[in-house]
Parts: sequence; structure tokens; C-alpha cells
Amino acid sequence: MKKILLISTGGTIASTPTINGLTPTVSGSDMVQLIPELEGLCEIHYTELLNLDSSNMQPEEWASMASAAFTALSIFDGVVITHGTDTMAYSAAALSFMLQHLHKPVVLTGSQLPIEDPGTDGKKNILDAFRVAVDGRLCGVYIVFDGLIIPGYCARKTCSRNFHAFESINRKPAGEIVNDEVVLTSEPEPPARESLTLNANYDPSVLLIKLVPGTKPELIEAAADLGYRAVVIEAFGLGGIPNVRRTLLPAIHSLISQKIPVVVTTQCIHDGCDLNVYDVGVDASKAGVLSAGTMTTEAIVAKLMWILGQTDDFQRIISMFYQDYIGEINKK
Ligand SMILES: NC(=O)C[C@H](N)C(=O)O
Repeated sequence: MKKILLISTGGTIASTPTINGLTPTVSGSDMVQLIPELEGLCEIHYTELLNLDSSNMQPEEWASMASAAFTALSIFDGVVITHGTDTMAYSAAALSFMLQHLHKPVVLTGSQLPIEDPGTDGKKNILDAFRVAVDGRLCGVYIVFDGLIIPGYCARKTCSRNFHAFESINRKPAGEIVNDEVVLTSEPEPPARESLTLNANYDPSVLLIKLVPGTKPELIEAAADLGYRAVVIEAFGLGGIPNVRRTLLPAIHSLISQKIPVVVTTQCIHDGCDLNVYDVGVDASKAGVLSAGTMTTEAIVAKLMWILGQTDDFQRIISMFYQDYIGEINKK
């Protein structure tokens, strides 16, 4: 029988009502006790790593999760991580960069209602996550939620209450759970030839700015004074950056000349950005911005924090940003 480690980190799934609102309190083993269908599926072991609302998850916690999963994978056949939904897409992206060449599944899940709530989605999500971990055909980091299996580098939380909380952005989901069976979208990639690596270094000095019509250029310039080492701009449509009146281009140019990379992505959920279509994109390209293509904001931020943890060489940061590590750039 396969051995799977459940790493619990908190989130709504583990929460109970308090006078201060929902707070994570329930342990991994107590959650599993509530799911009799897990009996006989695999041998379950437990690590209570954290008990946080995921709004409190920061890059330090990504590194703790990565190192706990890395240690576990030399012993266990897979890892299930229960996690709050609010920042799960960031954690999944970060773990995808920190843990490379996975030969086994690392599956994140959570819920919109606490596991002890009679209408909870948590029991089904945990059961489905274990099904994917036991199945073992998918090697890598995945989010399993409401029957969808989403690669960790392209997930986004798109609903704050609906059970169908996550979407696979610009990529097909890796599969689904249909009638209790794991059904994959396509033939899984063969496991990597290299051995699993843990590289949990990071630098959180990445600023994300969402443009509104009329954004002041001074906001962009302030990034350097505040010590940010990279800036991500969620621009309009295909990646349009204003180039008249409150033009942002001189401020962007100034950051780049200080060796602070500026990455442009889109505020649209689907289809990514393309800076070659409109002059508001072409001018941004000429100012030296990097284009995020079809990567999600969550993946861009996690990737940049991870890259900044490896190097401070500007050219190397750029080449690492455009390198495809796990399928985040080239559709796999
Ligand atoms: N559904 C959830 O898990 C939301 C919760 N606030 C969290 O992210 O921890």
C-alpha cells in the first residue's frame, strides 16, 4: 500500500468559528478521521507544519513547505498539502520552482467551507487530492479542487465563495476526478531524468502594480527607493502601458537603467499579453520591459522571487525569467 504524507498548513478547511471569525485549529489527522472513504486507499502519515489563514502565508512559508515536501519524498510516495485557498495559487507556483525534477506528486488542496461544516467541500477535495497522490502518474506540483487537477504554475483562484474556486489559466487542466477515478487530459510527461532538487532560496522584494487609468508615474519610480528588486505591472489588455500625458515610460526606463527588471502582464484573466500588437505595447517593449506572455501573475511573482534568491546579476535575471523551468512558458 502506498504511503502518503499529509502536511497540514491551515486554511478554511482546518478552521472553526471563533468570536474573531474563522480560525484554523483542526489537525490533519482530525480532518482525515472525518473522511471514512480514505480507509484502505493508502497509509497516511501526518506533519502539522503550520496553522495559518493563507493570507498570512509569505515566502518564508513557501520555503518551509518546500523543504518539508523534499524531505518527505525520500520516504513517501507522494505528499498532500492542505492549504488555505486565498494564496494557494502563489504557494503552488512557488513550490513548482523550489522543487524541480519531481518524480512523485505534490498535491495541494483546501476548501471554501470548513471541514466540520455539514455542507463542506473539504472532504471531497481531500479525498480527490489523495486519489491523485496515490494514482502517482502525475509527477509535479498540482492543485486538486472541485474535481479539477491543475498544474501548480498556472492556477488562479477565481471565485471567493463558489466551490469551483480555481481555474487552470491558459493551459488545459492536467485532468479531472470523474466517478472517483483520476482521468488525465493527456498522456503524462515521463518523470524527469535528473534527481529531485530543493532550491528554496528567495527574495520577496518583488512589487506588483495594477494600473488604473491615471496611475501616477511616481508610483513606479518609488519602487527603487523602497528597495524592490523587480516590478511586475498588470497592464491593460494585451499589455498596454500609457504613453501619453501621465506616461509611465520614463519611470519604467529609469527602473531598468537601475537594473530593476520590469515585467509586463495583463489584467485580463485569459490569453496573456502580447506587446507586439499595439503601439502602447511596442513602446513599452522599446523601454526594455519583459513580456510575461501567458504566465499567470501568481507564477510571475513566485518565479521572480525565486530568481532573485539565486542571482543579483541583471542579465542572468532576465535570462532566467525567459527560461522555461516547468512548462510555465511553453505549453506542455
Ligand atoms: N477558503 C479559504 O481557505 C480561505 C481562507 N481565508 C484561507 O485562505 O486560508
